[in-house]
Amino acid sequence: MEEIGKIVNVFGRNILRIAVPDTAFEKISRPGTYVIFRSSSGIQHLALVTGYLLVDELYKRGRVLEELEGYEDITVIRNEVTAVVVGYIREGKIFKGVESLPAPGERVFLADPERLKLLLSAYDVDVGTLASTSDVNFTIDLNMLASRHFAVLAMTGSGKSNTVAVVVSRILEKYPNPRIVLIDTHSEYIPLAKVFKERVRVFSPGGRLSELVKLRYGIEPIPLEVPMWTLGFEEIAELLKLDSRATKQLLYLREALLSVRRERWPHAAPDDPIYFKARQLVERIGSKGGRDDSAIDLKLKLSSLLDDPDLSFITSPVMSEKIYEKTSGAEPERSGRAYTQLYKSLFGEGLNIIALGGLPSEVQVTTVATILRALWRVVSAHVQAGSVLPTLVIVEEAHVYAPKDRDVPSRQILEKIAKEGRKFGVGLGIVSQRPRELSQTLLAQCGTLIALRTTNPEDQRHIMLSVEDIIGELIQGLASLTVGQALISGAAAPVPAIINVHSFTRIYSAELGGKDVDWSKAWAESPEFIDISRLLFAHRERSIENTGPGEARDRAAKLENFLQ
Ligand SMILES: Nc1ncnc2c1ncn2[C@@H]1O[C@H](COP(=O)(O)OP(=O)(O)OP(=O)(O)O)[C@@H](O)[C@H]1O
Repeated sequence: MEEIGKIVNVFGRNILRIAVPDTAFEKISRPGTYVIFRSSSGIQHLALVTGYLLVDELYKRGRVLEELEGYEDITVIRNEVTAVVVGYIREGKIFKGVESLPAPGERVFLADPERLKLLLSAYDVDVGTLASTSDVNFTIDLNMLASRHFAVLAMTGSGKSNTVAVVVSRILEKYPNPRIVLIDTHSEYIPLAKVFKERVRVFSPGGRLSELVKLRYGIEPIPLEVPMWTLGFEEIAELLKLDSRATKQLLYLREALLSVRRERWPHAAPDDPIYFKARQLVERIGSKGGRDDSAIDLKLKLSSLLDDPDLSFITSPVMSEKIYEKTSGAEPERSGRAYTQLYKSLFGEGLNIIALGGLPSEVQVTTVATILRALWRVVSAHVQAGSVLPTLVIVEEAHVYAPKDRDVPSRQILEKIAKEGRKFGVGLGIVSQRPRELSQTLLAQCGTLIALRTTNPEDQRHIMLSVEDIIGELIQGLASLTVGQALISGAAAPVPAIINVHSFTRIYSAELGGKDVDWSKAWAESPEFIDISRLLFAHRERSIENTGPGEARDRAAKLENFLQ
């Protein structure tokens, strides 16, 4: 191993200042360099270089040090680096923490690539290569990644989606039966279906949004249906944009909801998924005497939801209607069986992409809350029955679904998964470009952090909330990372590291949806207008009955085939 300097100070138990002669400086100047030294008890420790102190004054001090006994071999000392001890090596394996105190005066060596490969390249998911040594692959532990949750945070355009696509692809490559649900807010992960074929299912609301997916990616999505009767009270209120000040309207809504649900099952609570038709809910508003402006306003709001063809996957779903009709038995079991049949299709083996691009954010929030609540019901039922259904949920644009200062229904279920998911076998991955707007509860529950380039100090401060103490020092360095470079630390990482995340495009020869527009190329070629007329209007299909043998019927057949 190559010697690069000596420890001159130890702060606390794990922060080192290392004096480095000029000749060795360039060897440790790359971000994320590891050095090795022996601690006071002789155990080898690994430290990550976190900062450089290059001041003229040090040159003078270096000359003084030269004259001291034990430092003769350091000729000219100009540079100091700070390093954080990240782990110790025992029987060829790396363990996190400090086994015994580092001692000033100890010699420090550059960690050689062969040794790093043995320590860092043998875990489950190969996400990238060390930024300091490109021939060392950095791998992470799947169990820790999924069970302790993870966050991918960074400013826009810095490589979050690429990172998620690489992690998911590596899992699909390595494991025959993973179960991943990806909330794809901008419908940008759909190209994964081209790479992994039938192991990936893309779900998207029918009509215009499905058309767009087909047009853009050449992939026919499976119709997504989230019937209104499967929504809880708060989800419907969110859909109607009723905030907590609209007390009267909330009251009328709750009353109407209970009334339509209790018509089928007298013990129903407002959140119980007991079947009703959305139309019945409108009719029932104000039926108990409320005929004032609030009731009229609420009726109007609900009616306009029913009139919006883009929302027919909630207000007039075709297939779920059929499923309910075909389900026999008394309530509440009948609704329960229909509910399970409908939602379990979203949680099948492989990757399930819920493509929500193009929907307004309150609809996305409602849809995600309902789907995740269904997932929670399914997995907790498995646990109660003594089994588990390990499922990893990844949520893109997590600040939309779990904002810091707004109580939306998806935030409640996401926080529940973050807090209790480990016991139920539900792992959570959150992805966000606005860490400062994200629920702190959620952030604090993420055991693994993958942080890419982030320049906003407020975002950096929030990212600090989810990291181990030892890498706090590195957070400021996030501004100097390049696109695709990430700081990775926490439960799933063998040690904190700065890595170059693999490029999804390079490995799989496929482009993700959110890639940057190549302006110079586009403006050099003069792209043509495409015919957008059929995308301007949402399809007017309302239900299977009044569309005849048209598109609704095809759609129903498609979903039915899939469900069988
Ligand atoms: N590791 C990487 N290697 C090479 N190119 C990369 C890497 N990561 C990202 N890129 C490129 O950088 C661009 C932005 O990446 P990406 O879409 O993943 O960023 P993002 O942070 O998800 O952005 P947004 O917040 O806008 O969704 C893309 O064109 C992508 O191909």
